[in-house]
Amino acid sequence: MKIFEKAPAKINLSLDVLHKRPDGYHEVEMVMTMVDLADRIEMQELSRDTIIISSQAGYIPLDEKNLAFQAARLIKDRYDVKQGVYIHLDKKIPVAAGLAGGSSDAAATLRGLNRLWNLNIPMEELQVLGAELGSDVPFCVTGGTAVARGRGEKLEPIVSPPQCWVVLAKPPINVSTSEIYGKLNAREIKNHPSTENVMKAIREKQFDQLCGNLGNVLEEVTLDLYPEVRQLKDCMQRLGADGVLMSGSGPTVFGLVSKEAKVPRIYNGLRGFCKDVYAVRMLT
Ligand SMILES: C[C@@](CO)(OP(=O)(O)O)[C@H](O)COP(=O)(O)OP(=O)(O)OC[C@H]1O[C@@H](n2ccc(N)nc2=O)[C@H](O)[C@@H]1O
Ligand SMILES: Nc1ncnc2c1ncn2[C@@H]1O[C@H](COP(=O)(O)OP(=O)(O)O)[C@@H](O)[C@H]1O
Repeated sequence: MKIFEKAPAKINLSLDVLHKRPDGYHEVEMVMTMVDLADRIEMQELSRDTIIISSQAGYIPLDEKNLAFQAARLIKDRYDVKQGVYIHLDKKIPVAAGLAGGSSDAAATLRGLNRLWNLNIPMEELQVLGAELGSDVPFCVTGGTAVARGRGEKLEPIVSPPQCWVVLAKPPINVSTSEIYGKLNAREIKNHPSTENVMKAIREKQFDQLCGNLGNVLEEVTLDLYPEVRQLKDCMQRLGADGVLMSGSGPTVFGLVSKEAKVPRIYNGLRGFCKDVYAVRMLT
């Protein structure tokens, strides 16, 4: 049997860091949602007890370093599954972009193998498993819109943001999440975003309020290290996006746009600046 799962990209509408924890992770408070840019994961049963990964993308690991491989191995070990699986990753989400592409692939693999092997694992249990693979994986298991706390695994689902266009642009640089968190001094953060205001704007479907309250404390680090990310933000603002923010640890910058008529100008303007530009809808 062969099945398919969609693995959408996430954006952080707000990202606050409260403090650094004794285990080395950072205590976060983030409002996260999914956008309509997705990898497509194909999973096919194998009678042989093995996990095989392939992808059209030449720039991701295809061995045990791949997060989909790790998800499959985890589920096989934990539920004592003797069958194997062939997993093909049709990558559309740019890699190491702050869009959780690898995490979403891992989450989609957990959901898919749960179906393929009739394991009937409840979603909450899949989220707990996902947390072993990465901080963003539990959110990606269920998707939607949520406030994530802890190191990202404590989730409070909330209603969807007001519908709008999301223009994403990734400059041609690779950013390491652990390096960015490592360079953040949690005691000296200058501007904490208000998670409460972002939640209120979403609850009341106030698009302008949402745009006015976007905030990400990791920008302080990434924008200093990579001036091209700041230039990209300025460029998106100049082109008329209603709200502009870096997603996660970067380097992708997203712009929220309410009027469809404004999207082509922003998209075309950014294409002059970098190759990886996408105009997508917020997933509701
Ligand atoms: C910044 C965020 C925002 O959504 O996303 P990305 O930019 O990666 O997409 C996440 O917090 C990233 O989540 P994820 O990429 O799953 O992180 P993990 O694999 O768990 O951790 C990678 C490294 O980041 C640091 N880390 C991660 C999460 C956290 N709450 N505190 C941390 O300090 C740790 O140094 C860890 O070794
Ligand atoms: N299935 C996968 N897709 C993308 N990257 C993967 C995957 N599995 C492992 N990786 C590795 O994970 C790292 C982070 O990738 P990704 O999840 O795309 O970024 P981010 O955490 O910034 O959103 C990359 O270094 C990449 O090599």
